[in-house]
Amino acid sequence: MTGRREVLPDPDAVARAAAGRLVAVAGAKAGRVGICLSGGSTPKLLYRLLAGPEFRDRLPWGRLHWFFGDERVGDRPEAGSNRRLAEEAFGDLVPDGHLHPIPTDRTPQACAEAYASALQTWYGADRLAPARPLFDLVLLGLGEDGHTASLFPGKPEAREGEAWVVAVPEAGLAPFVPRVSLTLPALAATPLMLFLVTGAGKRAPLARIASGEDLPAGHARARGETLWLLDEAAAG
Ligand SMILES: O=C1O[C@H](COP(=O)(O)O)[C@@H](O)[C@H](O)[C@H]1O
Repeated sequence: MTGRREVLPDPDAVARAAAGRLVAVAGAKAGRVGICLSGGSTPKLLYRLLAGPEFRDRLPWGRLHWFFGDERVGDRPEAGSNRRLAEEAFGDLVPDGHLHPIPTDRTPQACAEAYASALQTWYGADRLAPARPLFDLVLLGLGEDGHTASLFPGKPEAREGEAWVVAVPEAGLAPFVPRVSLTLPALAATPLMLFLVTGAGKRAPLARIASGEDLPAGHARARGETLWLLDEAAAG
């Protein structure tokens, strides 16, 4: 595992620590701020906290732009949608045009290409300059199998070194839902990467990463700071 670990008492404290870092990132920069969101269940608490009375007014919503690290593709609402998770939590705090969802209405490959093109328009170039980040903050989660975003162990997408976005035709998890994911180089293009990891189910993948096993989440690192926010249940 690269980066620093911070162990906090519970999921609420993890969400609160992440919210504090997000407020600091947004406050330290003039102009637009790009934040790449994770999916799954762990970030729900954070999103609710950001939109709630404690943090809502501390964020410059008019300057924030929200991107996504991964998404499930196709017309399967029961499969979960990272876009919907953010929309439901943030509601109309997000101005029109500031939520940048991964397209889900085409083949996975076409969705990946469309999102790569949207990111390149946002960035203003189709190559990442080492000194210029793509995002100001990247949030990530850890799957129980060691995946992060939709980069799964043993799959070629986790080794992609050039493209910013990839189609993930076989997610490696049941039920099978094709996905689109940012790659490790795109996720790395940030001064701050925050992993949010809570619950006892994450102990095993954390231990496997710590022992040096080749798992995608263990290879995700920012060009700047990588911080793993763990609750006590996950840290063990
Ligand atoms: O499948 C996914 O899971 C990981 C971890 O999810 P969690 O529910 O265990 O928090 C998440 O980071 C990723 O975005 C999501 O697609």
